[in-house]
Amino acid sequence: MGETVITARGMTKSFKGFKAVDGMNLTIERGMIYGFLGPNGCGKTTAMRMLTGLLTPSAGTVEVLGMSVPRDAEALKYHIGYMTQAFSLYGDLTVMENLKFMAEIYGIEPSAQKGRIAELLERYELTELSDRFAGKMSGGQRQRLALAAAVLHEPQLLFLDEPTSAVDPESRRHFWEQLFDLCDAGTSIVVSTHFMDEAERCHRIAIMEAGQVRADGRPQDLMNAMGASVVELEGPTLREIRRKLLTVEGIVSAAQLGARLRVLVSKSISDPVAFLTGRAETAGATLIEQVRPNLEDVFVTSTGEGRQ
Ligand SMILES: Nc1ncnc2c1ncn2[C@@H]1O[C@H](COP(=O)(O)OP(=O)(O)OP(=O)(O)O)[C@@H](O)[C@H]1O
Repeated sequence: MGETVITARGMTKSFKGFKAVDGMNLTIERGMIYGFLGPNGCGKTTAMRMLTGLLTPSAGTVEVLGMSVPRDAEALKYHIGYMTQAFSLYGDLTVMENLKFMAEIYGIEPSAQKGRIAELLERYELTELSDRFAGKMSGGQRQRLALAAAVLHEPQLLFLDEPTSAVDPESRRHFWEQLFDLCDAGTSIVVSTHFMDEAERCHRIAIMEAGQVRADGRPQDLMNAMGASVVELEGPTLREIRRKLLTVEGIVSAAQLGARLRVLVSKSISDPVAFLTGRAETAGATLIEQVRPNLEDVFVTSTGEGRQ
């Protein structure tokens, strides 16, 4: 195993008795992009805030870059970057003014500031926009500025809370390429998301639900180890087939994707296609075939998202 940048044991946060994060265990190695995948309200932001030292856990221990958190939070802040979910820069300052302000906060030497800011403006395609008020920029431009601000002081570890919620698919793809460039240059990254495709890009992920980690590992390993087989059906009566199948023992979930019904069948059934073929519930199906699992299937099988 490589060097560890984050270790959390039993990390918990209660708000008036409600556990927003409930006994989370995490081991994150240097040089990887680690994703928190989960729906709104599952505790991703709360977990991230504890890892950055901004929020004190109600229970458990947290170590980040060898420092005990929140005790060493002040020292830690110079080694981490944090891009919050909401845009946290100043809308009535220009791009340049925002970056200069952040450089002051991080204590970057005045002699080094100009060069570093110019480098980031160039890297994140903001040079032409340096006099633009941050409040007047598009979602994608703001996101690039927020990333530039978060890495200004060259942090070893970068936290990104749902960084691509407000940007179009092309900006999202481009953003992920930039994350891999940062990772390649030695930055470890923790990113939260509720997008499956985004989670699939991570080296490792933790699937979260109701403040707990339901599964964690490499996306491909999680798919291989899934407790269900995936079968797709075609036919004119998919809505009816779905309704009926959801009452059958051994069916984990059934969800329509375009002209196909995607059915998760428990691994306890050895031949899922034979199991679904020729039975009353699937009458009318014109095609029944087994397909490869994806991360959404893993998510459904490891959380309570199955039979809805
Ligand atoms: N300061 C607080 N006081 C009370 N409850 C809180 C507080 N902060 C978060 N919560 C609750 O804790 C739960 C987890 O919230 P959190 O923001 O961590 O989830 P999330 O997974 O980041 O969701 P989202 O994607 O919507 O940001 C939610 O039910 C939320 O309402």
